[in-house]
Amino acid sequence: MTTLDVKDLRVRYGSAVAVDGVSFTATSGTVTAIVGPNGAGKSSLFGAVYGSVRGTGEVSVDGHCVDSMSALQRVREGFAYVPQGRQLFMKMSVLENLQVGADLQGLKKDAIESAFERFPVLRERARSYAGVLSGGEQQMLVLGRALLSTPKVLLLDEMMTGLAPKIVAELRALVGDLAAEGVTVLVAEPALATLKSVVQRGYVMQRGRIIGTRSDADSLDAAYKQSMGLLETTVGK
Ligand SMILES: Nc1ncnc2c1ncn2[C@@H]1O[C@H](COP(=O)(O)OP(=O)(O)OP(=O)(O)O)[C@@H](O)[C@H]1O
Repeated sequence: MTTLDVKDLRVRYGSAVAVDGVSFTATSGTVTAIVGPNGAGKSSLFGAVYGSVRGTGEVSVDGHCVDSMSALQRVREGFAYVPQGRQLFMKMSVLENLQVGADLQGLKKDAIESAFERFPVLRERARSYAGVLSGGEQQMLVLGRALLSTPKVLLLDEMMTGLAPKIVAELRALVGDLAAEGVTVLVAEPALATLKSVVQRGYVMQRGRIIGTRSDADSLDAAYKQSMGLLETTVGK
């Protein structure tokens, strides 16, 4: 059982406040969603949890504080991050992208085999440039790379954007499977639609703050729609 605790997290860019005192908890075996419109602060929040964006506050896993750790150290503590926008080396092959990921994480080359087993298409395309893969294959490569270290806490930032429905369905099933395997999965999405069936609980984020907490996907979806002015009920904590 893994518990991620985030307390009073704040991120500023100069005088602009992107994350304004966010606290939440996520546990293993569940998919926790952070939903909110563009600019709500979801990516900044995930970056600060992962350690790639500077923030203040407290991030801990099973009571073990990681605040003083770099992103690389947090990876070794069991964090993995799939950032928005598929940050791949487009002029390197699939295999090279995985090798760079394995090297950075201090993993042996045979860790790459696990990515090929999870995503057989990556083995077929091992020698292709990442830049010539389809959007879905690229996202599988990003995910395969993130999963090389068998993370305890997995942060997925808008991973469904722009993908074909068939790929969305495959990745949604994978997200559910990872949670069932015991991973603490966090997803950030502008709306819940594509992931709703695998999300167990979540938070509505707006202008850097959590404005609603729900413990099931339907009421989270309703709270999000209400916060966007799409429904008429009241959002409460
Ligand atoms: N590097 C940066 N420098 C300055 N401001 C930034 C930077 N990154 C994000 N911001 C601002 O911080 C706020 C939150 O952005 P963030 O990307 O975290 O939100 P988001 O909910 O992930 O939105 P999106 O879905 O558009 O990525 C926005 O106002 C954004 O313009």
